[in-house]
Amino acid sequence: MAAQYVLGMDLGTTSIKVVLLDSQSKTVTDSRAFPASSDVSNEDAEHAKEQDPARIVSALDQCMAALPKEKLNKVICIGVSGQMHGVVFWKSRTGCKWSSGDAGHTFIPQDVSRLITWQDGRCSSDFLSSLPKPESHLSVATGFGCASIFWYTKHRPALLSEFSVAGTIQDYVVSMLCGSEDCVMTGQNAASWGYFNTTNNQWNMEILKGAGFPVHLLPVPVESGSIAGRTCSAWHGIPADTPVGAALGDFQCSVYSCMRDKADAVLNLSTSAQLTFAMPADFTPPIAPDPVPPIAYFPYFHNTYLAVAASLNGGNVMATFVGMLTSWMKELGVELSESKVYSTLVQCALTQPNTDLCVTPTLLGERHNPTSLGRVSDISPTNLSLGHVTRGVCRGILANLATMMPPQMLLAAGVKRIMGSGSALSRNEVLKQEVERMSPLPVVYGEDVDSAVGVAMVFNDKLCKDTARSISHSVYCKHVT
Ligand SMILES: Nc1ncnc2c1ncn2[C@@H]1O[C@H](COP(=O)(O)OP(=O)(O)O)[C@@H](O)[C@H]1O
Ligand SMILES: O=C(CO)[C@@H](O)[C@H](O)[C@H](O)[C@H](O)COP(=O)(O)O
Repeated sequence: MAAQYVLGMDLGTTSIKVVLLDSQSKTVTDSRAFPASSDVSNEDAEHAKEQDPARIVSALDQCMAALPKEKLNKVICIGVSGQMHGVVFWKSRTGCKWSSGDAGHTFIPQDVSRLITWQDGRCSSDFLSSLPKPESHLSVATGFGCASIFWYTKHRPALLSEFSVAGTIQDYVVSMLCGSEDCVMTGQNAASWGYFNTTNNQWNMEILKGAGFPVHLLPVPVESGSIAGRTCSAWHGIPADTPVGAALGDFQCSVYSCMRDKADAVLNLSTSAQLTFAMPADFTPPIAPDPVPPIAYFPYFHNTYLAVAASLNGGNVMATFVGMLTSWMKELGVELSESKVYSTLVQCALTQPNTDLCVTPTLLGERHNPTSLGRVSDISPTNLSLGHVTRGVCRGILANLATMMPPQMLLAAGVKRIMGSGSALSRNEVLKQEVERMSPLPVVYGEDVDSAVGVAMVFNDKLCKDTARSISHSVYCKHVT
């Protein structure tokens, strides 16, 4: 049989990744990644963190154009994952413009707002406490879609009135590919917006209506793993009418790419960081939110949950350190590329296996403790080299995660090993060393373990199951007729 492929895409906070998974051998044959470089400033809202969807789609186009054409026309399903919690608004029917060029048919965003990301800090604690209590086990934090929409309702209602649909950036891409007039959203992404009951897969409609929330903007909830629609046009050589999965969370997809059984915990380090393990199949989340503990229970697939320490401070801490050094050097008259700075820092820290410098790198605070920001202590004249400071930063990222989900918790849950995923980890030997130092359990780094691979696997597994079901159905039909 001729080869067929499932395309997986991940719209991350820092970079866009795409992979082709051979449907039969279940191996990744091709992968591409490009930086999204989509951050845009907004002087109009304090602590805003926004991105430009046009740049995200343009980085996606770059990735797609770099995949082998002859394989793209053999793609039988598309899966999309991406950064959770964020919200983007668009106008139904005119959310993009299709055009054809050298890369084949592509779409360009139009009538779309900026993406307000999960790193957005405009919702202060006072603002959040003025919002109604959700009927969900997940509390609402700044950067969550519903909190951002509440903020716009109160502070910039005119912007909301320009748009008729809302979703995460991955939902937007799925809607455009399918030419949908509205937006469907899986429980994985809906839970990340807040005000979503994961038990019945429904929004807290009455609570939201009662608080004056523009409920017409809420996407239609669908099951995680379901198909949203079919491509409305050929796209980068992928035929029109190809099934597109409803978008999934990047966190859940990174877990799917590498968790083999209940004895695996997963540590994902990308822009953010998550340490997670699977809850028993009969676990049901508490009825009300508890904002204090650093562990949250996020929906996975088929009514199961993942216990997660979701840290806001992962690879972005290293990125901020690199950005700081690069701009200091520029001010001092030296120009160095960021990739050179990364590789130099990693080399310096590898020759400095230990440090007594103590870095708490919670630059963005944490959702359970938003006001506690970063600190450096125990500074002495002998621990200020690049090696010491980089070692301290990397150690601090892992130490912070370990305070959120201590190793004893993993052991008590029956975890036997930690699977490492995410490119911030795979590209940084010092972070790997620090994971191994922190963990009493063996740490395994797979090849190709990240969200783009995970989302391709989800839909390939679905196709295999559906095919098996229809074969046994046709065998049954033959038998009874
Ligand atoms: N040249 C590099 N060497 C090592 N690490 C890097 C390099 N460039 C970026 N990183 C790390 O990778 C992180 C982004 O990882 P990525 O997988 O692209 O994130 P996301 O999935 O959130 O888009 C950055 O925050 C940074 O820590
Ligand atoms: O809260 C969670 C997951 O529970 C988050 O950390 C979530 O996975 C991330 O914030 C976003 O999805 C961003 O992911 P990434 O760009 O860092 O890969």
